[in-house]
Amino acid sequence: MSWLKRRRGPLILIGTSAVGGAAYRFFRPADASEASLNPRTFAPYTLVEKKTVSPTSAVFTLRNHDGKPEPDSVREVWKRSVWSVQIKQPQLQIARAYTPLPPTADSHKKARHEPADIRLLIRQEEAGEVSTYLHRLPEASLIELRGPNTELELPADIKEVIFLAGGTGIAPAMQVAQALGRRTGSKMHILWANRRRDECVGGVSDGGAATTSADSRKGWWQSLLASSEPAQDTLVDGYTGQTKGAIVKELDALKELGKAATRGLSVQYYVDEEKSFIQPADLESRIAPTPEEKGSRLIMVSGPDGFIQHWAGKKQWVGGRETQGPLGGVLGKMELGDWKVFKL
Ligand SMILES: Cc1cc2nc3c(=O)[nH]c(=O)nc-3n(C[C@H](O)[C@H](O)[C@H](O)COP(=O)(O)OP(=O)(O)OC[C@H]3O[C@@H](n4cnc5c(N)ncnc54)[C@H](O)[C@@H]3O)c2cc1C
Repeated sequence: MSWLKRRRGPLILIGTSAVGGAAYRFFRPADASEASLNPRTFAPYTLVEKKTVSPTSAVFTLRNHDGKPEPDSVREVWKRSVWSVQIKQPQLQIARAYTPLPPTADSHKKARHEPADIRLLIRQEEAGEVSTYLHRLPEASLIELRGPNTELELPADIKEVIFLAGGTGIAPAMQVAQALGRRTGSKMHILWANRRRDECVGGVSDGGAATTSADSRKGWWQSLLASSEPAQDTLVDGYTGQTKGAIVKELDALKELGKAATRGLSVQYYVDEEKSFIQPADLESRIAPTPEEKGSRLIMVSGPDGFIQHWAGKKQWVGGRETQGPLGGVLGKMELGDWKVFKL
């Protein structure tokens, strides 16, 4: 999956996949007998809360409309997968994929028979069909979902993950963090890049400010431009304000969750408008070989197409399916040892 696909032409046919894997035609109506979340038909959910978390994003809490509890399939994917659901835009009969956020401490306390909640961090894309539709919906609206769809199954022997997240690409990083929170001895580093501070207010990098020398301060988006502007000299270190944004707070909670059993979760925040960008050196220090340790090590990259392309090269379409494509970009030029790269 690439996070967001830009269309090159106008919307052609209702439901035609102008956005590759993220759009689908709907031949089957929702089946009332399958009111639980399932991958075949759309199940009805009620929008119980829409909480604005930044000028462009909100966390949507959806509750199963018929009071069905979380199906076993969902309990399973939480343990070992990066997964998504699809939401239908009923007028256009198109759907897009969204990545459920891990349950909060409150929802952990829910009994097995209580109606299932799904929380989604959704960014409103400018002129985006489904995200704009969703952001305009009032609370108590009905939303149809299907899933779960597994995007990646974590290897059973996973030891360490470095997750490069751009924007809402933080949602799958949070899924991985909660899954690794159950794996004794595991370790995870999230490097989260946003264009603006208001996407991650109050986020302070573990171990100090996530910035390097002025010369190397370039964003992934600048590497896509023919003539990139020179990096400016002003450097604003990690935000030190008191208020914390909702997602920053959830990342803090995830750090606590895995504290006892794991070797920890660290988060580095990077903000383009503060001239702080993820640098290869930030990865090099974390991929230093540790030969005595057995187990898989994964670098995951998730975010807008340009972000994935910059770090790991383009994904490719083969036989109608999106595939990983060759490793390219910055990671393709680095000495990665036994680290494997996965583009989400
Ligand atoms: C597995 C997976 C998980 C995802 N999880 C999340 C998530 O948790 N949160 C999240 O916010 N997103 C997520 N996404 C992205 C999401 O699926 C949608 O792609 C996103 O919401 C945009 O969809 P849209 O219908 O609003 O925009 P679209 O209508 O698809 O438009 C996308 C962009 O293209 C531009 N565009 C549209 N038409 C044209 C045109 N004719 N010419 C030029 N440009 C055009 C739009 O302005 C917009 O910027 C995920 C994607 C995948 C594949």
